[in-house]
Amino acid sequence: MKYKVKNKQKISKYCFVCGTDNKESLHTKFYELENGELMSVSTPTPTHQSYPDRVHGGVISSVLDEIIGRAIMIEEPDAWGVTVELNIKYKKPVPIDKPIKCIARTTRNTRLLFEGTGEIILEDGSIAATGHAKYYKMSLEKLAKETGADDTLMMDDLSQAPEEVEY
Ligand SMILES: CCCCCCCCCCCCCC(=O)SCCNC(=O)CCNC(=O)[C@H](O)C(C)(C)COP(=O)(O)OP(=O)(O)OC[C@H]1O[C@@H](n2cnc3c(N)ncnc32)[C@H](O)[C@@H]1OP(=O)(O)O
Repeated sequence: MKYKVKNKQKISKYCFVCGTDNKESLHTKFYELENGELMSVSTPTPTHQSYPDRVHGGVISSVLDEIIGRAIMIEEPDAWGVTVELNIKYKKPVPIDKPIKCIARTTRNTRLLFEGTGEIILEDGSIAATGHAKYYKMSLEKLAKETGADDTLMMDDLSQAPEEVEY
């Protein structure tokens, strides 16, 4: 199916998943879709390899952690959280030389916690990994105080977003 991209999410300067100025980053972009789901596209390099030609399982879990944690921002743009649980199932190898496409959505949102699910989708449409994660809500003020984060935590993504995506 094809879905229109409604919004491009902000990105960070030094994040391992989306950081613009982290040379080991996956330079992931996040697109909010018309169907209420979030899509990400990550660009792996040989740094992210485990076995030859295969993306490391820890890298796959990082991508799923971040996209599931960001899906809440579609319905609640000011919701921030820290991961308290993450469960990943690895079903197929993810090749190192192609962009990693991932889809996620929020499945539960309470005053204290939110949780969601996500999948890594391969070029042929099959699912390479699935994730379920839970987050403890934390205000941006508290996060900034605890981690020293500044304006570089949230910056506009200046790259060109696609008008529509397919999966
Ligand atoms: C530009 C954009 C930038 C990027 C944005 C994307 C952001 C999103 C993407 C992010 C992606 C990457 C993100 C990352 O990489 S975040 C980095 C990895 N995660 C962490 O660092 C979190 C570490 N853990 C902690 O700091 C503490 O444990 C926290 C703060 C979470 C709570 O410790 P605290 O000592 O303060 O409180 P408490 O222990 O009394 O608990 C408080 C309440 O919470 C409930 N509770 C706790 N745990 C669970 C659980 N597992 N299931 C169910 N409930 C749970 C607990 O029952 C209690 O409830 P109640 O008894 O009060 O009712």
